Amino acid sequence: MNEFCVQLPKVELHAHINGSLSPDTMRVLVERKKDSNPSLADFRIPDSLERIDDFFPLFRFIYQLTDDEPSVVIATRNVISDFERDGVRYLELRTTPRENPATGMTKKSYLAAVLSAINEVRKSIVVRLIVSIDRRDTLEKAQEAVDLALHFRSQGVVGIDLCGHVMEGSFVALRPAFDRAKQHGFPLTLHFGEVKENMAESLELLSIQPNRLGHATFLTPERRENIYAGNIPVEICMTSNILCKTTSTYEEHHIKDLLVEKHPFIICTDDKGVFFSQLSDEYTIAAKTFGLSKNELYEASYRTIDAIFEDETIKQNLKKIWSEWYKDNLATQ
Ligand SMILES: CNc1ncnc2c1ncn2[C@@H]1O[C@H](COP(=O)(O)O)[C@@H](O)[C@H]1O
Repeated sequence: MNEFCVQLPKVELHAHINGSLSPDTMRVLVERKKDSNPSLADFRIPDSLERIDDFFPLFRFIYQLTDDEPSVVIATRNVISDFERDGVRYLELRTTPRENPATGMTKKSYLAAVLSAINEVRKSIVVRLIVSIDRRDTLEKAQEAVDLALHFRSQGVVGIDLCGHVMEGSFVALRPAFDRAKQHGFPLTLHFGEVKENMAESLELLSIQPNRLGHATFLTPERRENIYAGNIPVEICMTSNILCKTTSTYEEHHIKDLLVEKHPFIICTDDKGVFFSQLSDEYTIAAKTFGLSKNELYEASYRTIDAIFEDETIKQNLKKIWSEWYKDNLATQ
């Protein structure tokens, strides 16, 4: 089944760049930097999640690796190649613009570096960028992120995300920036109900009419009804939820409700570098946990195309690729 899930053409819509670096990419970046920052060489990069709380120090470590533009280019390029090898045909990466006065990297040069890697010519994957706004940011910083998204729009920025530490910051304070992004026609995806404490702001989040939601783990019956009625696609990150302990078991994962309702969802990885799970692994887990057949997995993957932040032409092109793959691989079985 795992081999099938690698071959299956897939869409990835919820992948934070700095959470998606493979151990190999981390090692390449350490090699580049260890002369100027010898302590980096002392960090033992794990090849699998050996301990459940390994990913917290890992994040701090990764930010030291991607603190200058050439490293950001390498990191982004390698993340894209990882997804391409795993059978992803359309990828929306997301990242929070970051600066580092020590290396002269500005938020603008950071995004320019990310987009230069995104726009390298590739045969079998289309890549776009979502600009993330961190919940902890000030409104001024959030507006700056929207300015940058507008500046780089013609280079592949297709939407805006609300992310960051689930227990900090507030959407209400940042809302004017999201309103402005929306006025400019940017689709929005919001981390939603990732922990119980987020439920208090759920009405406010939905009132901006987001185009997709991330996680949507904790829902009151009213919010569930709103999401179903609005047909809002949900980005599902099962392993991430298990490791962050917001879901106790795969069997209990809320994707089961969406399967029953036939509500649109997109299986995603979130942070494949810190949770050590490829997109094909997430499809395999869904198949095994919920007894999905190959045809059902194909259908689930095909439906994700409708949720992308791109136009009809790209959607139709992708649907053609999927249909041809189906003819060659599943129709005869
Ligand atoms: C596990 N669930 C999650 N929930 C919320 N935000 C998350 C996240 N995982 C990652 N991020 C957000 O993405 C950043 C890393 O990528 P970028 O530097 O933006 O590329 C993290 O610092 C956090 O703000």
